[in-house]
Amino acid sequence: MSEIKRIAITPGEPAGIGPDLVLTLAQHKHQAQIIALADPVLLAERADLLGLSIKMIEVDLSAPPKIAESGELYVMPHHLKVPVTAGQLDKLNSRYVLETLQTALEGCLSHEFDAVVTAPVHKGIINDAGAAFTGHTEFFADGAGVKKVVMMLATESLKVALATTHLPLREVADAINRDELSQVIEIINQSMRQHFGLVNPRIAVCGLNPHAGEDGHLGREEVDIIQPVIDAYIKAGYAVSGAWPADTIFNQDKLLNYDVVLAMFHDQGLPVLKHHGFGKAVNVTLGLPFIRTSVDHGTALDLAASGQANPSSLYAALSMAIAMANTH
Ligand SMILES: NC(=O)c1ccc[n+]([C@@H]2O[C@H](COP(=O)([O-])OP(=O)(O)OC[C@H]3O[C@@H](n4cnc5c(N)ncnc54)[C@H](O)[C@@H]3O)[C@@H](O)[C@H]2O)c1
Ligand SMILES: N[C@H](C(=O)O)[C@H](O)COP(=O)(O)O
Repeated sequence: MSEIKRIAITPGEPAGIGPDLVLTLAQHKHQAQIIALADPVLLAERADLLGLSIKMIEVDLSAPPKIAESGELYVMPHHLKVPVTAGQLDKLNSRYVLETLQTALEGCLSHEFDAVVTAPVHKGIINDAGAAFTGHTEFFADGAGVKKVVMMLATESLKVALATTHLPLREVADAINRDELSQVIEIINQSMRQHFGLVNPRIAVCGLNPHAGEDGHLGREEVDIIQPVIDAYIKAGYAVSGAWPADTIFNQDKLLNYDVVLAMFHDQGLPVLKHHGFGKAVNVTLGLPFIRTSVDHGTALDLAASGQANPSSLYAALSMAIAMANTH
């Protein structure tokens, strides 16, 4: 494989800050060929609004990968269905968003791309357009034919993985069973070894219920499901521990003992992670047959075309994708 990696980047919701962030990223040179899967007209219009200068180059995937200079951006054109006003969602463009994700998926599966980095999409408007869509994580897992993947958000000092992803809270407890939880622990363990240089990652597993179920008096998921899985992995030599009460496992002194905290559901783990490092965290999907990283924030419609969007998380997501691609 070529020394210069090819990284696809999807700007996501066209009315949000994704296009702004991709244009900001392109003001600098990166150690890979970055290819935006986007409408060049949208990018040119947004660059004008932001006062950024950009030279777009239509990518030729049959040519060897080349690193763009500062102010240049390789683009694989996709076309908006209707013109975009920054900050205003239009469900007619949801198909465009999904087309960019589909190209990224296919390009990663065929190894044309070494990784994909995604900027935020708006899940609601895609559903309003009639497509069942809960997130990139599930979209890429389904598209790759993978039954189980793990969403993990990471900063330099904290990694939080989720046992369940975008599920209504009412469905969370039913989604946690021994088989699923075992798969999650296997994926985290394997990914930490392969991509993060951790030989036997220390995984702190949260309980589901308050105080990890208080010995079965506040819910039985810990006793019946979570603890038996943890015990089996401890017996097998994994550095897994728990079930820890989620309200205390995130205390700073406790976190020193672990590499990854495994939360049982989205809003058990992510508020802590985002409080700790919003704007500099990376969302990485573990267990896919390709590398996918993303930002830690949403579409921020209020900031589109304002020049106020912080690009740090996209930079961090790109850096992680390049590092993972180079060690793959
Ligand atoms: N990776 C993704 O695709 C992703 C991630 C999270 C949320 N979302 C989606 O985004 C949409 C909006 O979600 P939300 O409003 O809950 O969260 P949001 O992250 O878009 O916004 C929350 C707050 O953070 C601010 N903010 C977000 N990103 C910022 C940045 N880069 N710089 C400065 N400020 C920033 C926003 O202005 C807002 O005040 C939803 O549809 C959600 O599903 C997508
Ligand atoms: N759960 C993510 C977050 O809160 O940051 C976000 O919704 C993105 O999920 P996908 O990467 O699956 O789109």
